[in-house]
Amino acid sequence: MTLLSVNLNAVAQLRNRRNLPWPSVTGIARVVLDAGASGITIHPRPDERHIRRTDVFELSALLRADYPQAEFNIEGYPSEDFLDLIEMVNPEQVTLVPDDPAQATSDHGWDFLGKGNFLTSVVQRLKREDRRISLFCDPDAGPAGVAAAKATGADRIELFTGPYGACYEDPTRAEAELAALAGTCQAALDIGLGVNAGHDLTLENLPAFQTAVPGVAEASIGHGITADALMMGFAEATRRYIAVLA
Ligand SMILES: CC(=O)[C@@H](O)[C@H](O)COP(=O)(O)O
Ligand SMILES: NCC(=O)COP(=O)(O)O
Repeated sequence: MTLLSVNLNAVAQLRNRRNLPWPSVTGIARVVLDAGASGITIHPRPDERHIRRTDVFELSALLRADYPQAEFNIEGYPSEDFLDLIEMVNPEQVTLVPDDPAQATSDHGWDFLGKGNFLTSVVQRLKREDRRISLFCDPDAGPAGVAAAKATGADRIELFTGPYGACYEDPTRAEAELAALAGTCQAALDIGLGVNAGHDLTLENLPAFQTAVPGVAEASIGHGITADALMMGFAEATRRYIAVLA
């Protein structure tokens, strides 16, 4: 079974349209956790386009107080500010992504071979506390890529599923993307790395992914579940994603 971690970036982005406190990021976190989500994911970007620093601390307080079983997964580029924030908040999982501050969204994984020394130093710093470290990984990283990822000391990779999400309605391209994802996933599992997945996953494209890429521990999903929640509400959307991931 793949656990669901709901990414609240899109909720925060909707809230930021006005200088008003709704929709409430912590309020939606309560809804999805009460509906059975295993955790909350956020990606506090430097420009605070969606998740703000205040959201990070409010969500941390909510999970510690009312949802001690839930996991907090914070994603981001390991800048000094980001690492300081992680050490203050101490989430259960940190997902490191190679994003430039100006990027529109996360659109590639790490160059594990070229950035191995940098990532190793970051992972060693973050592992001083008992945190799980996950590294954003291109679908075609393959055995050499995941071996380099493991050499950093990280616990998991997160398969970047954006390319699959973009082509899942094209059977030929989707088959090739799923084959790459499955190969990298199995290569990681074979050397004792855990595997997460995320980006542009939806109710429509998840069934084929789950069949082709077994062994994924956690899927972090935000944009798609938010779109579905606008139609059916976050509680029902959460229940449906959990059912598809089961
Ligand atoms: C790492 C990843 O693929 C997403 O979790 C990322 O958080 C998306 O960022 P935006 O929500 O800013 O597009
Ligand atoms: N790591 C992926 C994530 O947290 C959410 O990505 P998306 O579903 O918003 O594309």
